[in-house]
Amino acid sequence: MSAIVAESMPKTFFSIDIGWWRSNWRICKRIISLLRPYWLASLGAVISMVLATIAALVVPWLLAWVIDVGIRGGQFHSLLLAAGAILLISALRGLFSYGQSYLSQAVSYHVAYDLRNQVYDHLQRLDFSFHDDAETGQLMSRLTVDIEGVRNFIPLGLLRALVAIVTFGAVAIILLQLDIFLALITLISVPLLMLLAVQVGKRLRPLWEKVQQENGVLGTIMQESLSGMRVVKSFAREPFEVEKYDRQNRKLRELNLEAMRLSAWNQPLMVLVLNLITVLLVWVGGVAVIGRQLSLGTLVAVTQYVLVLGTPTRTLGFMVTWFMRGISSAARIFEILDTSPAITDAPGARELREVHGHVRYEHVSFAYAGGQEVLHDISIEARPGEVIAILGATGAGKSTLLHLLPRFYDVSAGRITIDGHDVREIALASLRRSVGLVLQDVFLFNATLRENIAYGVEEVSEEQIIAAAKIARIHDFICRLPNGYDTWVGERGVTLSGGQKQRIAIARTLLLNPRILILDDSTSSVDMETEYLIQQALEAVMRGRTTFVVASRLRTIKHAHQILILDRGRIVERGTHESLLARNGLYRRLYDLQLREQEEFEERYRHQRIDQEQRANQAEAKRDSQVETEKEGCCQQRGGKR
Ligand SMILES: Nc1ncnc2c1ncn2[C@@H]1O[C@H](COP(=O)(O)OP(=O)(O)OP(=O)(O)O)[C@@H](O)[C@H]1O
Repeated sequence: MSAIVAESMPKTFFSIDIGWWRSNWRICKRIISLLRPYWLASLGAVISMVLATIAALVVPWLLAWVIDVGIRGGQFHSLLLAAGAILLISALRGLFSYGQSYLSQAVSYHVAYDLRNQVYDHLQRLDFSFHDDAETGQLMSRLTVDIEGVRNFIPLGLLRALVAIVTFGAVAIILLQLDIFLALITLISVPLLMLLAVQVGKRLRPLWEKVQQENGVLGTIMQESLSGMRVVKSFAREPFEVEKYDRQNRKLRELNLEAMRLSAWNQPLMVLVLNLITVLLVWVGGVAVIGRQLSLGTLVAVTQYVLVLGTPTRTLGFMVTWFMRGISSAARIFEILDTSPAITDAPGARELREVHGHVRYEHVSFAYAGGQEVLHDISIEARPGEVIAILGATGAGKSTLLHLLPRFYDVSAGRITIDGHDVREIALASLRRSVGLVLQDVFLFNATLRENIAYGVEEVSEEQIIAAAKIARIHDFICRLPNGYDTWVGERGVTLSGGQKQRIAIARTLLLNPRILILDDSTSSVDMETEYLIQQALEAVMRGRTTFVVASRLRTIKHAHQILILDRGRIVERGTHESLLARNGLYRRLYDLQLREQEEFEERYRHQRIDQEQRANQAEAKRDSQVETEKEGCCQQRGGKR
């Protein structure tokens, strides 16, 4: 006997854990409710299963009849009749078994399809705080392995449990009709089998939950090392990653083996119980037949019925495994579905139609879930079309401040308004359509450049895409590519440089045409030519829009209507470039440290460019005058000839 089963039995064999039953029953009911749209097919599967069971039960009855009436009575035609009936019933049984198997599998695939869509849809609606904590590998494992667990639960867990219940119920009724004493002996097996199933089930559920959890961890390790392959390779950490993966893989293998050992013992134990009952029956029944208290036909029928119980008993072991696996998978899936997004549309939320772009932060404070306050009493007023530049040390709260405007998170205190409406009273979709974002860490999808630029808008013409790309100064680059706008950018845009990705993101935002813009233009070390193009693109995108920009480019800062200096979550200085320089405070220090050099460098680059342009112009003028002289000479020669 398995060490695990043996150890557990004396302690918990007879314990009744109401909570465990309740929790399983609740999840089971919820999985069954997923069958509602497919009730007809589900009913078909159950009816087929009942008919297949009835067909299986008729055969022993026919055998008893043919022995007692046909063979003992010497009626040859009864033998033929019984043989024909057994053949017909076997064929029907095959047909019903096919129906049961096909319909239950079909329903399970429909349920898995629905569940996958439901979970994916829900994940899209869950807010940033959920995704901050969630691990991608775990989510992927719930969307794949766990959904497969629930799918298998239907034909292999639920239906098999029904087969077992129906078969045992029907056999019990028939046996009670045939012989009460033998029936009671047979039915001793029921509580024994149930106890075995419950005990193994109790140990299997937490084990499967652990398997699923560790599967998610394995997924996370894989996803992290594959998406961070550049970091892995640049630090030559391949052996470390291989070892980390192998360790987790081994842990998962051990857990799977433990679950399998437990399941594998379950089936032979159950069959053993049934075999012991059969031996007891043959012995007690045999004595009764010899003593002429029982007909031989009845004894054969009873033993045949016990054999009929063999199939559901054998599958009962696997059924418990699939049942518990399905329950633990469903628990993990329902956990996601039961997480309600904290940021949703308020009842009667308004649509933003004509947006002017007047944004106000009124005494805003904010703390991440369970964390300390990272923004304290922030007040900002941005009139339509103004540019607000935000500067501050790393970790000062610049990005957090900007993420509150499109409601990635809700403020802890105070409020943010757009044209006088609290952002919490605006319909989320319309709010996010009005606030465009260009982040420094640009995310591009594994699609063509055209699809990436048009990502935010539903119907857009080729001309509009090209116009946006031209303003974002990326059109010429795209035209030089062999496949132009049809170029595939690869996962997360790996085929493009940082500057190119940023300009694609600017084109994408331009196409969305939001009245309010958030730019995270923090640091991007690009060559001066790209810098020049990005600067032009940024100026184009900011024109006429209320813009909040985390800036590190002096030109952007100089042109801002207001500059806010953020220090540890507080605005410590505000004003224009000149007024802040004159104040000789934190801005002055930041300027001296980071921006002055940039200004001098830009100045040198500007002079260089002017020199280059002048030289190019002079060369062109010289070329033009030479051409003119040659033309004149040519004309004079022709005139002379004439
Ligand atoms: N999702 C999050 N959950 C919890 N804390 C966070 C989260 N994001 C940021 N923080 C914390 O909030 C504070 C402000 O972070 P934020 O990213 O806004 O700073 P920042 O000024 O934009 O920095 P940087 O210039 O480096 O991007 C930091 O202390 C940071 O650790």
